[in-house]
Amino acid sequence: MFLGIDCGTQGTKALIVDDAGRTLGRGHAAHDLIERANGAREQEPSWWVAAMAAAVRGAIADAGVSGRDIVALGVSGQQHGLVVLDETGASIRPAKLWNDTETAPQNEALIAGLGGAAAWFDQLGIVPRTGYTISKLLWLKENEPDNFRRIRRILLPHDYLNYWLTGRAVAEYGDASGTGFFDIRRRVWATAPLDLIDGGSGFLAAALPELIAPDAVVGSLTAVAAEALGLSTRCLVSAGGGDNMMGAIGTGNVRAGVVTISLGTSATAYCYAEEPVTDADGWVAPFCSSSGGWLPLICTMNATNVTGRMVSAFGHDIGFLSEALAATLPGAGGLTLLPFLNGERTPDLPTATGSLVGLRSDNLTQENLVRAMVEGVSFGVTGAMRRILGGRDPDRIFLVGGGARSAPWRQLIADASGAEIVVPAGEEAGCLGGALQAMWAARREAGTPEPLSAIAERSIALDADKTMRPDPARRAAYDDAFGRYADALRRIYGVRA
Ligand SMILES: Nc1ncnc2c1ncn2[C@@H]1O[C@H](COP(=O)(O)OP(=O)(O)O)[C@@H](O)[C@H]1O
Ligand SMILES: O=C(CO)[C@@H](O)[C@H](O)COP(=O)(O)O
Repeated sequence: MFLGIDCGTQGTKALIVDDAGRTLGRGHAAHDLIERANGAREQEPSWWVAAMAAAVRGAIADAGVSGRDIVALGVSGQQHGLVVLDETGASIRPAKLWNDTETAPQNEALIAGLGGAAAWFDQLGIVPRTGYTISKLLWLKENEPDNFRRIRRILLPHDYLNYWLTGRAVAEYGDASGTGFFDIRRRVWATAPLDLIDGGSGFLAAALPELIAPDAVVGSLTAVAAEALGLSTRCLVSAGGGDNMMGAIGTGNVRAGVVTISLGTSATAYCYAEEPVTDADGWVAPFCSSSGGWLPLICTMNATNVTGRMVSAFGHDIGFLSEALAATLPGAGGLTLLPFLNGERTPDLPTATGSLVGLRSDNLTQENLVRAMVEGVSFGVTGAMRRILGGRDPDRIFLVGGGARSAPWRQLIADASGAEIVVPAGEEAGCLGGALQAMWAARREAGTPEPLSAIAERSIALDADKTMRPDPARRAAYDDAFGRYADALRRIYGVRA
């Protein structure tokens, strides 16, 4: 048996699968979030550890198996968060997260510091957006110099969990490619951006962990970790990766031609590529995959965090989202909502707020407002998706993340994109990706290597009941609603969709 763990923004999930990738059991535990009006979004790394232990124990109980029989595990984690450890290995402060927009001024200063976007692109193959790890380090130096001086180790969320599990601090290419101090073409740390922060003293470079290959084993569980999770100290830990990289593995997106959209706290769209992808406008994040290649990706900061918030502001539980979609027509009666409640990364509007356009006395209903929010979130990702596909429309999309549980939302994405929507059985693609990567690493370690593509091919099944086909009759209404969304974006923010 293999175990996948996914530390998302709202919670940690765990999934146990057998050798054929079939789901045996799942667990879940929610996270708190520190949110401040200035855009700060933070979590204590210790919360992730506690949630991981609860989710894994829940999955073991759900599967009715012995945790001691789990051979290997892989950890998927929200990208870009900054975990800083002191000389004792303790976390210095809460981690600033991928959706923290407080560091927008530091990001701007760093882009200018290296000579502008073109210089970044030349040197690293990537231009940092607010939310990437690098601006959090400059923020720490400027705002908490005592904490900055105590830094001895810099880790991403999933690397921190691997460190907690094994005692070994390492990083792998996929998640590292979202830091802003990694050369995405050559797959090595790039210290020039760190020099801008520490004056070239090498202080920050010395805190970077060793980079390992995606099919490497980090180590096995410490006695403390094995006890906390209910596993054996023989259990191996694979390299893991960013949640999108692991979602890619969990949807078989390890070869060209597969497209995945995740509706989690963020909405993302990504597809595997053999070569690094360039995008002069900077909408596409040209990340590495955690399977060997690259993973060009579009990420918007506002997805189920804002749809869930609107539903609860109206006093309902999440089931109301599907009810509202079912009770309304495409276009939300003429309402258009730009859902940038937490600033936005794609397009690059870190200090933006949400906007509602087209309100009339005949369309002011809770249901239309929820639909307008869901449409705004969906258009942000479906409208930008062509950029990762060289301008093409996909025929089929793997839909994952919490939002994929809503049948009317799946239908909306099918109708608005013109693609067939499929959902992997077991739902939790990030967890499944972790488990499959663990299988890949364990096979290599045992001297019986198997290509990841073959493991994915035989392990990923679709949940046929959740497939949605596009209805051409609704396409025109969505094209019209998207036109209004694009128009609002241009008029309010001067940005072309
Ligand atoms: N049936 C549903 N309909 C719509 N949204 C849902 C449904 N079930 C869950 N969600 C949304 O998914 C969110 C969790 O998504 P998830 O992918 O687990 O987020 P993350 O990985 O960022 O923690 C919930 O907070 C909720 O808003
Ligand atoms: O920043 C990104 C991708 O670049 C986000 O996708 C985070 O990785 C958070 O993921 P979820 O919590 O939405 O799964």
